[in-house]
Amino acid sequence: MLELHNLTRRYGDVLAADDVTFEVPSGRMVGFVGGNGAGKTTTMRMVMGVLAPTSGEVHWDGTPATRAVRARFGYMPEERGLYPKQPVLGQLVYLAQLHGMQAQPARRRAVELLDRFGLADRVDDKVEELSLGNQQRAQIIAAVLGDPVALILDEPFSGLDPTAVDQMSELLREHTSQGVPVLFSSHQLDLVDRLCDSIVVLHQGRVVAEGTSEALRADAPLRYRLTTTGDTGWVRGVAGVTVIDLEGPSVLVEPQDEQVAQRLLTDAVARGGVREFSRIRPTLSEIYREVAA
Ligand SMILES: Nc1ncnc2c1ncn2[C@@H]1O[C@H](COP(=O)(O)OP(=O)(O)OP(=O)(O)O)[C@@H](O)[C@H]1O
Repeated sequence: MLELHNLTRRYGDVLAADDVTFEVPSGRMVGFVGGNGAGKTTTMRMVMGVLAPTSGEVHWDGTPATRAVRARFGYMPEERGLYPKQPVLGQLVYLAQLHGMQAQPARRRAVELLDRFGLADRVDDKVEELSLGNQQRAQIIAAVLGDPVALILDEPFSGLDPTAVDQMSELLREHTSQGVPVLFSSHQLDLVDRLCDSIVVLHQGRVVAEGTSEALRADAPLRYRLTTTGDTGWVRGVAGVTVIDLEGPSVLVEPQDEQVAQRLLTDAVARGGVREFSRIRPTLSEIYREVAA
């Protein structure tokens, strides 16, 4: 298990990461979200040990992560790691060897992954000759090649087409199913919601929310949508109900509790013509906007 303990990084007056504490349990996929400049890259760099924290520690299986342990983490840095002018396969094999793999197994695995991700005929091309999305595929392959014990990926899905997103998600799932903890940052909140076991929201360097998307949703206000065949203006007069949005036959409300919601439904049924009465669960984007506000 990977643990971040009170990681703090200061750049002059800027607190890029401020007491960042959370866990990435074995076999779990954790999504790291936050606006531009929130501190995600800074935090991931500290996890990898490429940036020294001002204070705080990274632990692996309960003890401070050593350089040797971190060498076994697969990393996809924000600035990407592959050299544009070198051929794809040779470079992947070289990087895997740096992580302790033998050349032959590294080559076999790299070819297998390149083939799986549609790059079989590009193995001898220079990285810069690939499209951006294909370079991104090669970058992800580089991160997973050395049989990593943990994966730290800075925006691995940016620029990927939907097919590649599905392929890469499956690849990451294969690693979590073998017990590897995976931390990845992303601005694609629907994707994070779909893929991750839990989510950490960073805002101005601080963790402002953390948990499964279900748990984050549980903290959100109770909301219902009522749609009828007539005008729903009468809802404004129902005690305990706050109207968020009303447009003729459809109204979005925040009842103060479930009982009030049921009373509203009873009133609506008594008036007749109910078309829809449904609980509205916030999207991760809405939760994010709320906690980052
Ligand atoms: N080398 C540096 N020198 C000075 N300030 C820095 C440096 N690196 C990052 N920062 C500052 O630290 C803060 C956090 O930046 P960071 O790149 O970690 O955010 P991020 O969440 O990864 O953003 P994005 O989503 O835009 O990639 C920002 O205010 C940034 O300007």
